[in-house]
Amino acid sequence: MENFINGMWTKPRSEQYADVFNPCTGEVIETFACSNIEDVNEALHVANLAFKNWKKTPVAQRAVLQHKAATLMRQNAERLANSLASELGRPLAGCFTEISRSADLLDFYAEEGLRMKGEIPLHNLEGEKALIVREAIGVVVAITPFNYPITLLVMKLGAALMAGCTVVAKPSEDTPISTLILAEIFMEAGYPPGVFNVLTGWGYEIGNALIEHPITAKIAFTGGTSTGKRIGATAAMHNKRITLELGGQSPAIVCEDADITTAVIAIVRHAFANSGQFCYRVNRVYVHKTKYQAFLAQAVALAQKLKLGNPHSNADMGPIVNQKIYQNSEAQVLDALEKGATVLTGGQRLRGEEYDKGWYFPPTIISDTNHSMKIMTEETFGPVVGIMPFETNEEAIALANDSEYGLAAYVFSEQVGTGLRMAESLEAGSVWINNISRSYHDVPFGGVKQSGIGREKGHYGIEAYTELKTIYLNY
Ligand SMILES: NC(=O)c1ccc[n+]([C@@H]2O[C@H](COP(=O)([O-])OP(=O)(O)OC[C@H]3O[C@@H](n4cnc5c(N)ncnc54)[C@H](O)[C@@H]3O)[C@@H](O)[C@H]2O)c1
Repeated sequence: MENFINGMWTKPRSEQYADVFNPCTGEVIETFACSNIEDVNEALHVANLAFKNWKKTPVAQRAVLQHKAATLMRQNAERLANSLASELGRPLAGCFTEISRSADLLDFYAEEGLRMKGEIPLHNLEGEKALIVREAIGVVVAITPFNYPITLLVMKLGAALMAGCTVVAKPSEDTPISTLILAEIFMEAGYPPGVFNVLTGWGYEIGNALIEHPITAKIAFTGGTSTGKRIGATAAMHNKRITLELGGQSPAIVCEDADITTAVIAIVRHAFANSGQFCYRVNRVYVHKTKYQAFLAQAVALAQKLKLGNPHSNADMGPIVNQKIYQNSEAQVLDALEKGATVLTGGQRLRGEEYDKGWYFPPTIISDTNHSMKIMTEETFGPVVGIMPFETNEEAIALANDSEYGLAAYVFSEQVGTGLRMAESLEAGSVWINNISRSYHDVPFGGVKQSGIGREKGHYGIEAYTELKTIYLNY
């Protein structure tokens, strides 16, 4: 597929394309354009030109277009979900969920954008007022990872467009197809050309050009912490605004008074969703010593019921997207085994006719863990969970916070006060108590420590694409 620039399919200057693979079969299913610096320049100029009018388009008109795009997404759900399933390998039902939730998020931002306000402070000075107005910041570069390509783009796109910004999106090399289809859908919704552009290519080749370009006003990035830190450093050198949604290593604490069944169901479902390729998934679990054995037994039994297979079968989990991501899970299991851990279920790549062509890694639960092991300290991005017992709540908090990451944390306790006190002590952008739901559209999402800078979603998500201006008015 070609780039989508200025409302048109556009050949890359290099005239080079790279393959997109189906992770279940290893087959080439599409190609993406390998853009170069000239393509970056063109896309940013086009977006900048479109910005001049888009920022003046009444916000109500922007909302109408955004609702239309959401409706068209739902109407095209089958096409989008199938393309997601083929490039990502996730079971189809989960792909439909991603599309419908992303459409809902567009609708949410369309409504929330209508409520954005400035301020007029009450100075009570005769003939003088200070007006605090919000202005769109300009052209936004949205760089997204492979694992939820539509949702993670819409988190940026829906907010930026409602704020009056225009967007150049750079999707992952693994899953660019669904993003290109989305651009076509937005065009059909009636967006002016140049408002939403998609440029594909290798991050390391065009990343710096996108970030450093004088036209780029903001970089909204979701991806790995090491990539994000490099982007953050380059952005800082050029004084660009940034939002960074980075890696996670999220802990769950199961207290002495927790309902074990509730905790097991929530944790197992969450830890293995999207084959563990999920930024705020549960990566490690601390269980009170009195509940430890019961928790292990129930968690293993539930994990073993999960079926692996291709997206069109009745599977709960698909393969891991590529060899590099797969190797991380394998290496972390080996590291834990070398340091004395026990694999209770899973732990090895699945083999057999159905599995040989994909990187299928089964749900893996590891006990006898400690913090010398990578599984307890480094992001896995695969279906592997480390579990260890604790004696006091203070110890559990200290273990949970013993991480460079701070994206999410989970607490299970029948005492609301205990759960709340723990939530206040946990170093994380979001804490769930007694359940693990998806993150809601109307509340902020983001990380602390090495998990990121800034917040997406809610009205905070839209404000992040605006700048405040103060106008002193004498009359
Ligand atoms: N915090 C969150 O909300 C969140 C959500 C999903 C995924 N993630 C993180 O994403 C990671 C997995 O995704 P991935 O493997 O696709 O991440 P990645 O960092 O490898 O790639 C993400 C994007 O960055 C681009 N990129 C790579 N090098 C670049 C450079 N030098 N300049 C600019 N762009 C560059 C890639 O092409 C891709 O589009 C995990 O670490 C996960 O935790 C975070």
